[in-house]
This record gives sequence, C-alpha cells and structure tokens, in this order.
Amino acid sequence: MAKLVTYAELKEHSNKTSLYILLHEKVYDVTKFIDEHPGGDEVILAEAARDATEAFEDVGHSDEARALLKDLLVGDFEKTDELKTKGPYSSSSSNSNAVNAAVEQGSNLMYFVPLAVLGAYFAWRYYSSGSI
Ligand code: HEM
Repeated sequence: MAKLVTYAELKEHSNKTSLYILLHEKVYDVTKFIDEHPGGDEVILAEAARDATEAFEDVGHSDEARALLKDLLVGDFEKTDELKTKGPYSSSSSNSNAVNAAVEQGSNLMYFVPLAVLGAYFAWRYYSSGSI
C-alpha cells in the first residue's frame, strides 16, 4: 500500500532544502527537480504546503511533464479538514461575485447603447420626414 503523507509532513517540507508538492491528492518530492523546472523554482515554491493541482493544471503541463511525476512520488495525501484538496485558496467567492456584477453591468450597457442609437435614428427619421 502506498505511504500516506499527512498535512503536517507536507508543511515540514515546504522550502528549497526539502520540498513536497501536493497534486491530485498525491504528494511528490520536488526538491531535486525545482532547479530544473522550465517554469522556474518560484512558481513551485509558491505552491508549498497547499494543493498545487489548480496551478499545475492551469499551465497545461505536457505528458512529458506528467511522466516526470512518477519518479518523484512520495505517497498519497491523507485528507484533512485543515487542507481541503479542492483548495481552500481557490479565490474567495465574494471576489468573483464582484467581478460577475461588473460584467453584468457592462452587458446592460451593451444593450442600452445600441437601443439608444436605434431610438435616436427613428426620432431623426420621424422629424426629418415631416420637413421634406
Ligand atoms: C512537480 C510538479 C511539476 C513538474 C514535474 C513540472 C514540469 C514542467 C515541465 C516539464 C515544463 C515544460 C513544459 C511542459 O512540458 O509542459 C513545465 C513548464 C511550466 N511549469 Fe511546471 N512542473 C511542475 C509544477 C509546476 C507548478 C506547481 C507550477 C505552478 C504554477 C508550474 C508552472 C510552470 C510554468 C509557468 C511553465 C511554463 C514555463 C514556460 O513555458 O516558460 N509547474 N513544468
């Protein structure tokens, strides 16, 4: 059976001397790999002691990148309440609500502007037809 890695262990290995990364509920030892990472060491260090799945998938890593993982595997991550593997960090919903509201306001304006132009056009036709 695969080794279970606890959240405490994940946190212990969160610096350049020893670094574990949590991806898809599995823990990888990337200590030796970070210097070779084409994306640089900082982006990986930023994912220490948290769920790096989203960051990793957002980049759209190649199959070659994924193949590297199997040699780095430490074990399965032991799920805890402290760190939901779906990511408690996935940006706060209040924030995205504000963005949604802004987008909605923008689209209201997108309807209003062409309608106003149309209204102005018919008003112009109405008045100019009277004078011809
Ligand atoms: C242990 C996990 C990781 C492995 C094995 C890995 C491996 C690789 C490899 C092989 C590439 C070259 C392009 C490709 O083949 O897809 C790459 C690129 C990249 N990686 Fe990772 N990576 C890991 C984790 C991460 C994380 C957590 C991030 C966080 C954002 C990240 C960000 C990037 C970026 C931004 C590039 C693009 C670099 C460029 O094209 O300039 N990687 N990675």
